[in-house]
Amino acid sequence: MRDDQVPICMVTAYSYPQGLHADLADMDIVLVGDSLAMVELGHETTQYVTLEEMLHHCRAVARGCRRALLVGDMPFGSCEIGLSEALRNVTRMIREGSVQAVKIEGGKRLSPVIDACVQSLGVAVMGHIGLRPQSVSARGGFRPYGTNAVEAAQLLEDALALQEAGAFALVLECVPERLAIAVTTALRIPTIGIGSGVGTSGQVLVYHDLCGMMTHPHHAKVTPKFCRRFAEAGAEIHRGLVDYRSAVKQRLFPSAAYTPYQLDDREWERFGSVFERLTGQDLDAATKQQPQQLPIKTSGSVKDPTTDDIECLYRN
Ligand SMILES: Nc1nc(=O)c2c([nH]1)NC[C@@H]1CN(c3ccc(C(=O)N[C@@H](CCC(=O)O)C(=O)O)cc3)CN21
Ligand SMILES: CC(C)C(=O)C(=O)O
Ligand SMILES: [Mg+2]
Repeated sequence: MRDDQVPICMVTAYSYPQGLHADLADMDIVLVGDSLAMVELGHETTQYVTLEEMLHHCRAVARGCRRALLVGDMPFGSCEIGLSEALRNVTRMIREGSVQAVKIEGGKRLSPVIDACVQSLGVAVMGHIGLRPQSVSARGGFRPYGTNAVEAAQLLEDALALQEAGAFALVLECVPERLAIAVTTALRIPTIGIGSGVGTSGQVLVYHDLCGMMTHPHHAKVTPKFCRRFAEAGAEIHRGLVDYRSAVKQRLFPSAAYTPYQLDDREWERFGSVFERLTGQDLDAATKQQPQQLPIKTSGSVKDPTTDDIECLYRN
């Protein structure tokens, strides 16, 4: 990528509000990543998310994402079993997931699939090489890729094959910076880096990582060290929930400003006669105490009103 070119900016999203936020922030590309499995569904790896789940979340993101290019990740196993199965699954992502392009993880072995998607279906495909989270089992962890000459050569070979197969862009995940630059230079299509330095044609980060939503110690081993936090949304959400709980426990919420609905005196009086008949209590006497002094009821002894009780109000 040349110095006078402006990098592509991509972010993941998994829900309607996240799609909307990404779009309003003027992202070039929004990716419904299979990282969904880890950051939204709580799985250990991305291998556990299904095509059905991806479709469900893609549709939600699509409702919020009006301008950015929307790309959907093909999940583990959806493109590897056979060409016809891959084409069927890609078709479903476009038709039922409402995405405009798909991303397929894999090296040059997958070039026939990418070629068929682009040539037969006419679907735009983004490739994804380097660290491939769907191959975590074979690699024995989320290991960076291309840290020796053999892997570096393999990466370049994969990149060129995927470009030949018709991929419109390539994600380079966890690749040493100088290798990412070399691969970018060798290609006609843009590269989008994650954990691969500043020399790629663009960058991508996981929404939760950049917004600071993966800060609990529980998340430590799945939040890579290349993820800069551009916000502290997790801390802010925690603060809000703690404050809400405390306001409820102290009866500071809801105050009058958040208690908008009225029952006027005339209707109240008519209700009073039903109340007395059903409970044997005088309505004003029963409710004149301050709410703070009302006993906290744990089991209901009051009868539910019947349809007749409610209808009688409107016959009076
Ligand atoms: N929240 C989140 N952010 C991501 O960027 C992300 C996911 N989840 N899930 C899917 C993949 C997995 N990713 C990861 C996860 C961990 C490392 C990481 O910490 N790697 C260590 C080596 C770990 C090992 O050797 O086992 C490193 O030093 O790079 C890198 C990328 C990137 N992707
Ligand atoms: C990190 C990006 C490239 C991804 O594939 C995902 O979020 O699933
Ligand atoms: Mg992915």
